[in-house]
Amino acid sequence: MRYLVTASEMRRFDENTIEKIGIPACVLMERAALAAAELTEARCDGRGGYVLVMCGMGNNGGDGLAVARLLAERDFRVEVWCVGNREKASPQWKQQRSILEKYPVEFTDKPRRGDYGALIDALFGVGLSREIKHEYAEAVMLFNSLEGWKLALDVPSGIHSDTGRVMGCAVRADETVTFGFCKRGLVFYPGCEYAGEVSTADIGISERSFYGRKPEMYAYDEEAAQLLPKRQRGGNKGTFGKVLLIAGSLNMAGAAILAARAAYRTGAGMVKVITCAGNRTILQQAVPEALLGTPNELDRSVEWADVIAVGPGLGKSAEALSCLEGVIYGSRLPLLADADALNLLAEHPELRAALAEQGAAGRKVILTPHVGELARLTGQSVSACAEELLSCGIALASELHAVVTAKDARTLICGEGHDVCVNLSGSNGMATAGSGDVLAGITAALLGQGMDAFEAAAVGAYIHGRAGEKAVGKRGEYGCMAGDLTAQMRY
Ligand SMILES: NC(=O)C1=CN([C@@H]2O[C@H](COP(=O)(O)OP(=O)(O)OC[C@H]3O[C@@H](n4cnc5c(N)ncnc54)[C@H](O)[C@@H]3O)[C@@H](O)[C@H]2O)[C@@H](O)CC1
Ligand SMILES: Nc1ncnc2c1ncn2[C@@H]1O[C@H](COP(=O)(O)OP(=O)(O)O)[C@@H](O)[C@H]1O
Ligand SMILES: [K+]
Repeated sequence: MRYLVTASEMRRFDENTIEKIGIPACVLMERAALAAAELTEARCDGRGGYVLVMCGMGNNGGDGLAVARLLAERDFRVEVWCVGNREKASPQWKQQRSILEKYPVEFTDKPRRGDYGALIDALFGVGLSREIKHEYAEAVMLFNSLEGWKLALDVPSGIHSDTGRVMGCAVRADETVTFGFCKRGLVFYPGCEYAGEVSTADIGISERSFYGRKPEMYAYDEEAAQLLPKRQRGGNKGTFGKVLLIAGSLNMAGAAILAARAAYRTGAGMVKVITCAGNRTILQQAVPEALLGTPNELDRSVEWADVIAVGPGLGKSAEALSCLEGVIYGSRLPLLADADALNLLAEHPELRAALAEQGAAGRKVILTPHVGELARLTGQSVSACAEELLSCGIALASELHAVVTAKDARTLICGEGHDVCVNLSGSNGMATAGSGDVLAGITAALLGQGMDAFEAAAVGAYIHGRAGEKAVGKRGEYGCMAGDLTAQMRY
C-alpha cells in the first residue's frame, strides 16, 4: 500500500517535519536535490556532459539550484535557466542562489545548446496555483522542444499536483522524482502521462510527520494474492461464500457468464445465477459449475445466499425491476449493484431511499457505476462526472451510506467517512465490453468470503486490474476481451 498526497497534505507534513520534529528545511531540500542528482548521474551514464536546469522562483526552483550545485560538483557542465521575477523568490531559493554563486555553473536567460544530456524541470512543484501563461508558458514550450532525457522535480511543471490536470501547458518528462510521498496528480490522467516513470525519494518526511492525520488517499501496489482473504485449509464450499448473481436478460447471457466465472475464479464456494429462462442452456454449457434459477425462485435463492450481486446484463424490464425490489425489500444480505441495477436505481427514487436507509442501518452495499451510470445516479453530465469523479463518488457514497466503486481508467473506491482508494492496476485493453461484469463477480466473491465492503471493493478493483494486465500481456491491448480476464485469474 502507498499513500497519495495532495499539495496541502504535503505542506502539512513538511511543516510538521520542520517545526515539530526539528529537521531544518534546507536539510530536506538538500536530500531532495541529492536524490535528483544521483538519478541524473545514473541516467547520464557517469559524470560530464551538459545539463540544463530550468528553475522557477519557489522552493521547487530552490531544489533545482541545489541540484545544479551537486551536478557541478560531479563534473557536469551545468546551465541554470531562471524564469520569473527574482524579487518574488522564496527565502530558500535566495539562499540556494547565493551558495551557487561560488560554483562553476553558467547562468543563462535562454538555453543555448542543442546537446543536453539531461534537462531538469524545477519551474513549479506543488505550489502551482493557477494556469501557466506568458513567459512561463514559453519556457515550458521551449523546454519540451529540446532534445535530451528530461527529469521533473516533484511534479512536472504545469501539472496540478492534486488532480493531474494540465494547467494551460506542462512539461513532458521521461521521469519524475517526487519528494516524500507520491502526489495524487502523478497517478491521475493526464498527469501520469506527463510524469513518465515516477520514483519517490525519501527526504526525511515519513509517517512520523503525520502527527495523527494521515493522507486520505492510498493505492495498493503489492502482489494481488497477498490481499485475498486467508483460505481456511479445512474449509468446504459452504465456507467460501454462496454468491447469488441476478444477471443476464435475453440476448445478454454473456454478462451473467462473465460475472459467474469471475466469482468462481475469485474463490467463491458456490455461485447461483438467477437469469431469464431463455438463457438456461447457454449458461449451463458455459458455466456448468453454476447453479441456475429463474426470477420466480428469487425468494428461496435469497434465503440460500450469503451475498447478492444484481445487475450485469439485467435490462430494465418489469421482471428486472421486481428482482431488484426483491433483493432490496426482501433481504439484508450484503448487496452489490451494478449496470442495469444502477440504472433502475437512478429511475426509482423510492428504491434508492430504501437502500440508503438500509446502508445507514449497517447493510453492506457496494455500487459499481462507470461514469455514465454515475451521471444517471447523480443527475450530472457525463463530462462533469468524469472531471469530478472523486467528488461525485464521495457524494453518492454519503447519500446511500454505501461503498461506491467509481469506475474509470483510474477507478476510485469511495466510502462514507472513509479514506479513498485509487486503483492503479489495469490497462486500456480492459476498455472492452464485459470487463465491468468481471469486476462485479470478483467483488461479490470477496464480499461472500467475509470481507468488509470497502476492502472487497478496493481489493476487487485491484485484482481485476491485475488480471487485465496479465490478459493484455497475452493478447495485447487490442486483442484483449473480457473473457481473457477470467482466463488469467490465478491466485
Ligand atoms: N518546504 C519543504 O520543506 C520542501 C519543499 N520542496 C520543494 O518545494 C516545492 C514547493 O515549493 P513552493 O511552495 O515554494 O512552490 P513552487 O516552487 O512549486 O511554486 C511556487 C511559486 O510559483 C508561483 N506560481 C504558482 N503558480 C504560478 C503560475 N501559474 N505562474 C507563475 N507563477 C506561479 C507562486 O507564486 C510561487 O512563487 C515542492 O514541490 C518541492 O519541490 C522540497 O525542497 C522538499 C522540502
Ligand atoms: N484505460 C483503462 N485502464 C484501466 N482500466 C480500465 C480502463 N478502461 C476501462 N477499465 C476498467 O474496465 C472496467 C470496465 O467496466 P464497464 O465500463 O462497466 O464495462 P462493461 O459495462 O462493458 O462491463 C472497469 O473496471 C474499468 O475500471
Ligand atoms: K517541477
